[in-house]
Formats: sequence, C-alpha cells, structure tokens
Amino acid sequence: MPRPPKLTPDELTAALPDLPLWSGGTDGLTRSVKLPTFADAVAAIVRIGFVAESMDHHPDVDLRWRTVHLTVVSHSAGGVSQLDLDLARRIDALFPG
Ligand SMILES: C[C@H](O)[C@H](O)[C@H]1CNC2=NC(N)=NC(=O)C2=N1
Repeated sequence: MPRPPKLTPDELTAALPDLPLWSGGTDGLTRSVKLPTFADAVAAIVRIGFVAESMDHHPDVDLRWRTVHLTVVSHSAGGVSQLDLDLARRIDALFPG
C-alpha cells in the first residue's frame, strides 16, 4: 500500500492544534510520557508497540529511566506525514497526559 507524503508546513500547522502534547515541525513531532516507575515505562512502550504494529507505522522511542521520549516521523517520506498524525492521536488515546 502506498504511504502518504510528507505534509507541507501549512498542513502541519493546521493539524497541530489537535495535538497539543506534541511539538516539532515537518521533520518530526515529539512528546514525552512520564510514568510512575521504570517498569511502567517499559510497559507503556509495549502498549505503544502493539498500536504501532497494528498500523505498520512505528515511532522512534528513547527510554530514560521512567520517561518515554517519542518521535513520530515517516522515514520513507523524509518527514511528518498523515500516518504520524494518526499515530500521535493513537498514542494520546493511550496516554492522555
Ligand atoms: C515495510 C514497512 O511497511 C515499512 O518499512 C514501514 C514500517 N514502519 C515505518 N514507520 C515509520 N515511522 N516510518 C516508515 O517509513 C515505516 N516504514
């Protein structure tokens, strides 16, 4: 299935108000999720991983103690695409902040 293209800056600007927990630009969107413990943070990554697998679209993940740092970017598109907005929303549904 073809993957969507990188969003234009205007398209991203229009989409970002719906994703207030995320920051960044067309090269990638980031948010952090702080959990009570390291084990909770590992479990959070597993939950996000199942969503990512179901979408066949995967975030970049960096775990520092009990904080999970996430970046959504479409590597094949060389920037943020509609798939990243969808993945960010799915992550927010799991972890509303
Ligand atoms: C074959 C498979 O669909 C691709 O390699 C997918 C998998 N997950 C992916 N995730 C992200 N974030 N970017 C991609 O370009 C990407 N490509």
